[in-house]
Amino acid sequence: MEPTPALSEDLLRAAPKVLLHDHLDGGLRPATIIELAAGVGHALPETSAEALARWFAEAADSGSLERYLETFAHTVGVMQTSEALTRVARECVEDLAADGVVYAEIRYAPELHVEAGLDLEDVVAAVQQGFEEGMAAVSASGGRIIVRHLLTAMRQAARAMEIAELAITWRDRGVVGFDIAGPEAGYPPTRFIDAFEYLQRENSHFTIHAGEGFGLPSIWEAVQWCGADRLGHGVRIVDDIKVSEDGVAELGRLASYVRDKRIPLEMCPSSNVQTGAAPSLAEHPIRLLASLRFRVTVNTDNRLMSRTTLSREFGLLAETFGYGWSEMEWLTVNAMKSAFIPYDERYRLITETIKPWYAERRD
Ligand SMILES: O=c1[nH]cnc2c1ncn2[C@@H]1O[C@H](CO)[C@@H](O)[C@H]1O
Ligand SMILES: [Zn+2]
Repeated sequence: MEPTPALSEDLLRAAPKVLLHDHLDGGLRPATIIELAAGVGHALPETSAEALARWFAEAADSGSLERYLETFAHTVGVMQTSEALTRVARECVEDLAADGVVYAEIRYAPELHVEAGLDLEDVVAAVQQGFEEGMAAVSASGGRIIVRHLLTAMRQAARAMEIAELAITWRDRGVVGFDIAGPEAGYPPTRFIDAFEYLQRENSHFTIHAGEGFGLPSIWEAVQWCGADRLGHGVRIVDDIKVSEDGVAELGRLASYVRDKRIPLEMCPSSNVQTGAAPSLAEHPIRLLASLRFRVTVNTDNRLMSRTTLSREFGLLAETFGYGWSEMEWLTVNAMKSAFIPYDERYRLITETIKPWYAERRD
């Protein structure tokens, strides 16, 4: 299908957007990595910003989640001091605001940033400092963005309970939820059931990366054993949907449950193609899932590894599936409804920021 001409790059960037799934350590500016690496003597595979940007995108383009994750050694490696974390967090906020993101939940794993002596608290404090500086800089230049943290625990490690407690300690100081990430095959979410039960007892929120590097059993555990509020990716839920030749879709019990309960799917089109979770953009399950009215959202996952932005992801969907402003508005409102901030704040952003902008662009 032809791209909808109304969705120009400039307008896609200007459109208010909401980002629920973006890794702090997957979104550094290549030039910043080079400067930080020089400061701590970290050896990089390339020395110019452009070559390094290309290296990340190519190395991440492996078709395997495990190999994709290896590239993070070069971002996490330069994010080991408070100054580095604050700078990366501040630049993240500025980059997202420049792309028209009005609300973002940014995730990272505190346990990966303690190699040079910081403790878990220091890590969160440094990131919060960067977020505050970033939001202040954006508002000083006439823009607006709200950024909150999600604290991630790594599946291959065993610190989930500590990280869950950290999320609760910081719940009124910028942290709005919890996540688990890392290799999915071989590390089922039920390994951390104590952490999830603790968060539920604390009336907190969490999302779980599931249905990306592994299939339905992982999604089923995340939803039915762990009680995930949202699913990171969740693309493999299509394995529980049969589409007959005449186009009629039949949902299995898990797919029905996910749709009926309006469990948000944090889909990341470019990343899903790079890790092999989706065969191509054209065959990405987002199209089917959106047409079946699952609570689909669009995200970047790792802007550095995918050389992308949220406006670019929407542009790709417009090009590939002919999506226009009405689809983009639906996806954006879905994301805002699914955020972990309180209902009244979500409602205000929908009615005061998102809806009025899209109302001027009905197509
Ligand atoms: O798409 C993904 N699936 C699973 N794990 C991921 C993905 N992207 C990043 N990380 C992992 O999350 C950590 C904290 O941000 C990153 O260091 C990376 O190892
Ligand atoms: Zn992710």
